[in-house]
Amino acid sequence: MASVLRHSAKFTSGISSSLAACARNGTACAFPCHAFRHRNSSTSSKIRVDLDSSTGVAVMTLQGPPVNSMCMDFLTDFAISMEKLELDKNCRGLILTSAVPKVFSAGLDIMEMYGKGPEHATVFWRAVQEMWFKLYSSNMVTIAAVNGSSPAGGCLLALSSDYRIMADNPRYVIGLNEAQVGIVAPFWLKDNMVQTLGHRQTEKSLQLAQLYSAPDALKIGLVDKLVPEEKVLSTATETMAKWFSIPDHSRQITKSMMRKQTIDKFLSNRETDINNFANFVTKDSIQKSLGTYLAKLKKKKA
Ligand SMILES: CC/C=C\C/C=C\CCCC/C=C/C(=O)SCCNC(=O)CCNC(=O)[C@H](O)C(C)(C)COP(=O)(O)OP(=O)(O)OC[C@H]1O[C@@H](n2cnc3c(N)ncnc32)[C@H](O)[C@@H]1OP(=O)(O)O
Repeated sequence: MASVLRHSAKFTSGISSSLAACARNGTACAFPCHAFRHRNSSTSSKIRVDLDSSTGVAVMTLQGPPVNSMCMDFLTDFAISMEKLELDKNCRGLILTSAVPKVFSAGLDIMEMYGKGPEHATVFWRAVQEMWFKLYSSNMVTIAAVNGSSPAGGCLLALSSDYRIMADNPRYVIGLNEAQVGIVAPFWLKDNMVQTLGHRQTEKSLQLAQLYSAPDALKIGLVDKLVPEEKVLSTATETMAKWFSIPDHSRQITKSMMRKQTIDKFLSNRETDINNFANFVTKDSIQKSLGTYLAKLKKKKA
């Protein structure tokens, strides 16, 4: 990551220190509290993180135009940012959003899977796993502020968060469309979707590679709330306050209890999953599918 967390706050006041203490202790605090803010910022080429220590909320903004695709740099920045936030006692909650107009994330960078050998596939897949694992198992309250289309890996970010708010725009789509690309969602992502949508809906969604418009995503429960685009981030902040009203320790234990089975299964099968991916994605037939899909994406523009 290009730069490190910078501490920009220069002062401490009675109010701000008690708010920061409030953030650390996990006790409820009324906000928005704009009065005295402690902000830490970190920027890499693909991701910007702004932590407001006075509220305990970090905003991670995906800023990799044109479509926030998840290349190796993106995945590395994401993992480092998550590690830092997880260790920061001032941070209780994370909001994920995008600075790229109309796109939350286009998912995995297909170029990282196309025309590459098994060694690259192994490293890349470990990084993809790590992104999901870090978010899915986070101690923080995680809210996806989905302000644009969010196919495949973009949907992964949303699904592994605790709560999903999406811009109310029928042109924005979200879902796991891997099968359309000629690839297959891994078991841990499938399990994550089953927990959110139930078995039957997941089976239909995955087999049909369905991308849902924002209103349809709300109908099936793939997102929790739709709001006008300009309110996505403010609604995420308001929602965070509600989640912060629960003591951290009991919410965290509850979260880990709910997610334990999926995490344990993932951890026990992690290496096999990496080998499967490397074998699968380097097959000629899969490379052909990826090539055809990429050509279609490019042709769309012409
Ligand atoms: C047993 C198990 C073993 C193996 C499992 C195997 C694989 C598992 C992987 C599962 C997990 C996740 C997978 C993925 O995420 S795959 C990626 C799927 N993503 C998509 O299908 C989205 C494709 N993109 C779009 O639909 C649109 O780009 C989008 C996001 C709606 C935005 O539209 P728009 O604003 O019009 O932008 P453009 O389409 O014009 O795109 C601009 C530019 O970006 C290129 N691009 C788009 N998406 C990707 C991508 N995902 N990777 C790489 N490049 C992408 C696009 O081609 C354009 O490029 P150009 O050069 O023409 O400017």
